[in-house]
Amino acid sequence: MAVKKQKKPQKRKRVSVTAGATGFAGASTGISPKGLSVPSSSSDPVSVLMAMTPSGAETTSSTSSLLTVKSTKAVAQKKSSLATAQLIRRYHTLNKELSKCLARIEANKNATEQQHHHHNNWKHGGSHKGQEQAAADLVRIAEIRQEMDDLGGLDMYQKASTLGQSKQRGGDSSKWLIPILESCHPDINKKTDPPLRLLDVGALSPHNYQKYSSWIHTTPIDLNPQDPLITKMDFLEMPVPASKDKLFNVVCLSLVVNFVGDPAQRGEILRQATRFLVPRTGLLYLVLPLPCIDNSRYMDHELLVEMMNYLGFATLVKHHFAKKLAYYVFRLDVAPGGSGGKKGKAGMVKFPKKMRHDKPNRNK
Ligand SMILES: C[S@@+](CC[C@H](N)C(=O)[O-])C[C@H]1O[C@@H](n2cnc3c(N)ncnc32)[C@H](O)[C@@H]1O
Repeated sequence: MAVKKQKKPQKRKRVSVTAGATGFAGASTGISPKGLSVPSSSSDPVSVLMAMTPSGAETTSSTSSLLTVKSTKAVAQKKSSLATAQLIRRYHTLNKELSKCLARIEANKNATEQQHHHHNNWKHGGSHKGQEQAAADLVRIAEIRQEMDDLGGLDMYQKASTLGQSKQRGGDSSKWLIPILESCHPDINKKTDPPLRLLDVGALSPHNYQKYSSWIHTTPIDLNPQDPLITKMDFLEMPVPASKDKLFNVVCLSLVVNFVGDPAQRGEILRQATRFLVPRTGLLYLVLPLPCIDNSRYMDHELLVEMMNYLGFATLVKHHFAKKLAYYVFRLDVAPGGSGGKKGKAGMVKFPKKMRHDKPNRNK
């Protein structure tokens, strides 16, 4: 990052102009009205990300006061966290749109197959429309994938998310869980009892629970591990433990469900968690962006709790709404294979998409 030298010491408390002008240039010019666009010449996701995340202190001259360093740092941090949030948001939007296009193509393919089955063919207006829609979807899918690639793909998204986990920004979400684990296992002898088994799905770091390793044994997995200690694994394809002692006491789904674009797959992830937990005591730690709960047209706290009950998570142990995130701990009270985790009647969707809060400023 280019750093201009200040010739004369600046007045106290003044935010360095250099930080504003060069320190954040990557982000301020890189954000198009459509979203983030990263110069295609820069192929290394980290360097692109670093260009958008300046360290404020760097840009302050040695003659500046401590206060200047502090305010510069604060401004730079705020800007960099905005850029990170914007990148994450854009990636989510693209991911969701991609899932929608793919689902439409799949539905159209099924409808076409059915029509053929009934000796109908493309002469029908509906099929023709469907064909046009499928062609448009294919074009859009290519555009979306290109934009995701330009952003740096899943790897870049994860690096941005890791940055969001940094200590300055509140840290990872493990800290809220610890007191709850302690209260749910008051008799645990942290030195002698077997450690609790915790499955961290979508782990960006293998060290989230390291401080508690004497009583928590973590298995971190991710689609695209950012560390060799994280197992590369799709949770939806993870083999269900063959014996009871391999089940988990805790499954963490922190900012994972909202990452998945397809609503049915989001449900599948929650259902999958029931197969990995110790029945009656196993805990699911679910973290979601707060707007998923308090600013959605179709979802809210009550519906989430109802859906979780249906899956077998009959007890909401604790929940908490922070500024940006919603934290939930549910207990799996019903053994998998009981009513929880079962499919509804054939062909019936148990929780159809229904408007619950018809307000213009709410998310779709
Ligand atoms: C926003 S990051 C969450 C990071 C971290 N858990 C946290 O709380 O900050 C979402 C992560 O979930 C991972 N993920 C999404 N679906 C997954 C799946 N089916 N199996 C494993 N990991 C998955 C993604 O690869 C991504 O790294």
